[in-house]
Amino acid sequence: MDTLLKLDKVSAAYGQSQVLWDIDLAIARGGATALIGRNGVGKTTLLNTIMGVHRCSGGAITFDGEDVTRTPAHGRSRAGIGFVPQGRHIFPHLTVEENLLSGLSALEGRGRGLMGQGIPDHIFDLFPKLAQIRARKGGVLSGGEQQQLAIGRALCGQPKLLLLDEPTEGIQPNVVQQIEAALRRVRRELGVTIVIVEQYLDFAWSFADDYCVLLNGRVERQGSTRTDSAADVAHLVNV
Ligand SMILES: Nc1ncnc2c1ncn2[C@@H]1O[C@H](COP(=O)(O)OP(=O)(O)OP(=O)(O)O)[C@@H](O)[C@H]1O
Repeated sequence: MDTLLKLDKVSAAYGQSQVLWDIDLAIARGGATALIGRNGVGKTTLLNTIMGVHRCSGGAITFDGEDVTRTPAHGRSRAGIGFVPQGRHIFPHLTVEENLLSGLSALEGRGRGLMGQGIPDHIFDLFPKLAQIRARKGGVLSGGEQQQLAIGRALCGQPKLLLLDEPTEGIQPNVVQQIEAALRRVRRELGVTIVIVEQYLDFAWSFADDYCVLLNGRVERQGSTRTDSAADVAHLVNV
């Protein structure tokens, strides 16, 4: 397997309270992996730890052949990890276009002139709505529009790996379908590897190749969605 991201015995804590134990995970280049599990099992903490916004208290993280365990978040972003955090973290007072431009900062130091090229055309091709509302302030957008903007902003940094924390949360079903279709294109056309925290098992199973179930801060089960049945893990997620 051509491994893009590897976690070896990663642990994480909030102060004295440990929430992740010995997480081993290998993500194949070009693949899509769903992180699933009930509320509070550590999914968001794991994504934050991979991104470097939360420091791991033990273990090692290797990305694209480099040890990034001690690399701060902005360094990981420049190395090619894109992040769509829970709650989206859109800049409310900046326009859609300015929010997208802020995503170009991940390109700093990654090749002359990359940042100067502005917002890549494929962002508006993937999310045509963003082109229509490009002058609107981030704070007045609907949840679905904000989610598309957060994904578009992360893609402006031309990531090799995209981390998405519950992109379907609180979004109406027709917009969920649009986001799912766009993410399929991101994989197929841009070759971006995806790790997605997803509460809907159906979505996780139809979208991802692999799954990893967390339970109480540990990997309870992992495997392929192509060979294992969603019914076998349903008791480990919220119903
Ligand atoms: N900033 C924090 N300080 C202290 N404890 C925290 C903090 N953030 C999360 N926790 C705790 O860490 C554990 C894991 O939380 P986390 O948000 O990673 O889980 P999750 O699986 O993403 O949950 P959800 O599905 O509800 O988002 C929980 O017990 C939570 O209460």
